[in-house]
Amino acid sequence: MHIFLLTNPNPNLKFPPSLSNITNPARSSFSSPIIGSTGSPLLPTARPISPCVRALSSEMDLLDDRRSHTLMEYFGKTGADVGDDMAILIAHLEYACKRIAALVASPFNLELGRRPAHGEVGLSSSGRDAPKPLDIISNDIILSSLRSSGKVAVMASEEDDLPVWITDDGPFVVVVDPLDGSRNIDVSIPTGTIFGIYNRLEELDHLPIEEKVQLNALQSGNRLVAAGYALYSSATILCLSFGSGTHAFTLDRSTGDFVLTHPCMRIPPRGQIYSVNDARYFDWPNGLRQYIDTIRQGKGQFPKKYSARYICSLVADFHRTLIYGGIAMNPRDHLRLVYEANPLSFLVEHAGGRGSDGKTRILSIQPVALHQRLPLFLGSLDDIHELESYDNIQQKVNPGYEV
Ligand SMILES: O=P(O)(O)OC[C@H]1O[C@](O)(COP(=O)(O)O)[C@@H](O)[C@@H]1O
Repeated sequence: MHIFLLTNPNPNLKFPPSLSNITNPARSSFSSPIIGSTGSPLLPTARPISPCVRALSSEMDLLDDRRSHTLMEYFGKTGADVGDDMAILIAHLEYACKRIAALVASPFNLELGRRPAHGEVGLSSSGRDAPKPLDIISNDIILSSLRSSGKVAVMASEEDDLPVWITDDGPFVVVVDPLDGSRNIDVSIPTGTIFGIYNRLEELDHLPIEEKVQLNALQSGNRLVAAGYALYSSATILCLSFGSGTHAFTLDRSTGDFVLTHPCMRIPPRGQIYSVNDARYFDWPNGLRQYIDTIRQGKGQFPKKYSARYICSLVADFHRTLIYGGIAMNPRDHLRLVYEANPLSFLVEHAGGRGSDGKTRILSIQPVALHQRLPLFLGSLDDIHELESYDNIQQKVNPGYEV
């Protein structure tokens, strides 16, 4: 078994950065000897920017010079004032996502995407799915980045039964699904990393570690201070919100920088796309069937026939929904409140949309178990409100499906 690209490609370079070189921590990791580390001659500094940018003021003033801006530049000057601790944490997460992006795209890691022939199958005692080697390696990459950030007290991962206590004085708690959609990895369908960031609950510092890790990780989505996802697709996208707008950055593979490409994203109030695994139609409750039948025929509140798109990779389905509008849904108890539903709801709400379990706003649900699963509906405000008006949309029949 070959495992390539798990280590820093250039061992002389220290990653991720300390605050002193945070201006552009990742540039040199991807610099090529031909292009050099200060930028690519193939890429002019003046790039086209979205027309919406011109309408943005204050926070987006940094775009006025029509230069592309990296994530770290965005944290500086006129960009998001997230504080040094958060900037350092994001720099480490950014680096972890780049490592995972390289890992999932590597021709030498194909067998890591397969389930072990004699390994764990089905669900673990905590209700987690059996992981693939790539899930475990991605988890290790994230953990090692969070450890070296020095900024994280607790990491709770979809891949671990229990949260990990990292450092006593880390100001943050990170919840993460390291590699969502890994069931698709054999066939090169997009995958993603989802994360949410909370403040450490200092009032719990006196408790034994076993108690405070759980309680810190079980904070309600209302308390998120930041969230994000990385999409590993034809482009690698890092989408972030710190509570004022949702912004997406695209990886420039020639320099290793995430460049701000989608500032202040706004999900359209209506889309014309629904995204669901509709092979489950006959296990759906009546309300959900009626809703889908209605919008397919163009007989809903929005008098257009909706189209279906379903990649079966949550980050990819969510990313499309954020940009085009509509609804991405999984109506059965399958996706996790802590690692998936809360961070994505935070991102969609800060883009003007809504995250719902079909009845209740996701961010207001108090988690009671780390690996708690629930129905999830994410998308355009008007579409979600229309869907919620159908009483019975949560799929309670959940036999578990083979594929
Ligand atoms: O089987 P379903 O109900 O279509 O669920 C598919 C969903 O499950 C996921 O694959 C996540 O589940 P896993 O963590 O088991 O991969 C999502 O990416 C996808 O949206």
